Amino acid sequence: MDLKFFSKPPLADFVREGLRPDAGLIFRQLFDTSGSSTYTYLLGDPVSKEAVLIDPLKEMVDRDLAVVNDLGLKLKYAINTHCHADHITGSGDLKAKVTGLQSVIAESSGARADVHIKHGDVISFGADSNVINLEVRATPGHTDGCVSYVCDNMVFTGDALLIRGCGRTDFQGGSSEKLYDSVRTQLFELPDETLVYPAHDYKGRMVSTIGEEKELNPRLGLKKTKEEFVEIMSNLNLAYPKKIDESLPANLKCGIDD
Ligand SMILES: N[C@@H](CCC(=O)N[C@@H](CSS)C(=O)NCC(=O)O)C(=O)O
Repeated sequence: MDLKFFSKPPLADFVREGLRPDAGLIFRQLFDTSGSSTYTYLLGDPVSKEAVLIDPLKEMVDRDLAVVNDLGLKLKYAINTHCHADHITGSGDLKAKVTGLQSVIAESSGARADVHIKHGDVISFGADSNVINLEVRATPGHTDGCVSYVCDNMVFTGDALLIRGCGRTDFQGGSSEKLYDSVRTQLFELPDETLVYPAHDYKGRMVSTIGEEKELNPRLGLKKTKEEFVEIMSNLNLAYPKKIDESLPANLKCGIDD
């Protein structure tokens, strides 16, 4: 059996050895089956019950809040990896429904939010005895305002790095050259066993690792040069996302139609 891609169990609640041996992290991966194939991630601290959602969708806010309530969690942040073009963010509706919740997005996205983050910032939540940190890494290329969030042995890559793929670069200030550099310098520098949680998967896959993507990603794995990547991306010929015209303006305003 080839064990090179074996890593710690990715799902369920797990205790991170050495960091918080008596606590851990509540983790849920939620999938939008209504068309966008988007993953929303719920991360929570079992001690204080503070929690965050990464990339919530407007249509799925009630689903997300049901999970949050079932688990007795209190949402602190609705965090976006970027200004999405294929669906409307749930940040605005969550703010309306959850007192004190703050929306988060990169300053470079140009979108409205309560908290604007940039490369090197750290978003923290949880109890003093169990602080959970999300380190912000700028990963532009799919859009200029894309960031990824590193949390222990996981990275939430948005549309920068997908499983065996990557985000398209043909609109919203996209740049194949920038995306190649982002993935190579910000994501492929993480340990090989780091779990990759993307914002989408269109083939039913849920998680990958940095080591797998370095070896097996057909667009920008280590075997591909930047020139080859740029050529691949310029020949994708993808149709525009069906909801782009409503999503982009709404997401610039935190998903609120005012
Ligand atoms: N069919 C979908 C849009 C599919 C799409 O373009 N996905 C984007 C991410 S959302 S902007 C993408 O980057 N895809 C890369 C790829 O290789 O598929 C719709 O109509 O919404």
